[in-house]
Amino acid sequence: MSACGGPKIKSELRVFESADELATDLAEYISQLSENSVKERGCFTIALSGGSLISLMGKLCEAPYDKTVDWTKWFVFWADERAVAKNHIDSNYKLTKDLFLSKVPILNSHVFSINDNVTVGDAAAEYEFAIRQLVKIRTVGVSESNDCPKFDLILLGMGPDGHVASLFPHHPALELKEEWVTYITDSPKPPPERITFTLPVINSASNVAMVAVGEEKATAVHLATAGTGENFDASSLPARMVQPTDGKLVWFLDSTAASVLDVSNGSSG
Ligand SMILES: O=C(O)[C@H](O)[C@@H](O)[C@H](O)[C@H](O)COP(=O)(O)O
Repeated sequence: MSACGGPKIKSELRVFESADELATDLAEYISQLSENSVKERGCFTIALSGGSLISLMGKLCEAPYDKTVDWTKWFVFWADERAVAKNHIDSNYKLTKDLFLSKVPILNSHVFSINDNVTVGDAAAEYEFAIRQLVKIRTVGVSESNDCPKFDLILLGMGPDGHVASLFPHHPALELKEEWVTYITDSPKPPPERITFTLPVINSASNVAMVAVGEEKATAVHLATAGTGENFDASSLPARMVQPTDGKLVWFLDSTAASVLDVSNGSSG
């Protein structure tokens, strides 16, 4: 319990002078997790978000990682995706393909994007079904505590309002307990229609990395990582609800995003 009563979230905070230094460490972090997962399970399952996160992963496409990562063992998913055509400028698939997938030899059959020819509700249902098939054959691990899929790594960005994936403040999607993938049609961040992992899936991951850069994230970072009063309404800040059940949470922050962190917040391992 933190001094002011609210639960203190166990997480590691990594603060970097610049986005470039953050990107260097993020690439090494992902490469290490990939190596460990491939050694232990023969594959590496990673779920991505959208936004600046994808460019911050860019160093993975460069030496030494382009030649040292066992890319054929990677299975790529999206923790959230916009319900637009996959060649649309707003598509997280397009963003990831342009900046990452087109630069590393991940097998197309190992990339699981949404069906962009159906309604957002059907896309969410189909996405969940595809993940269930992969859990059944153990390509995607399963959580011991709640039969949720256990991704090796879920990479999240965070909005200035503390949203993660497409889970926004006070949204009913934050309460879902059974669904693995849901959809929203009222995203405050355009475009309005999106699919998203639910919190049980995010919190079942072996590793979650939250990547936040820029002054506009500083308040949300502080609120998400600090202990707060008993009556703090966590649903006002979804990033605070990311508390892996038995996984590890690591924050990757540049100095501006970390600029209002309490000293006591330091990395708690
Ligand atoms: O599809 C989305 O919009 C994202 O998944 C969203 O959750 C994003 O990660 C945050 O909004 C942070 O975006 P920035 O890092 O670009 O601010």
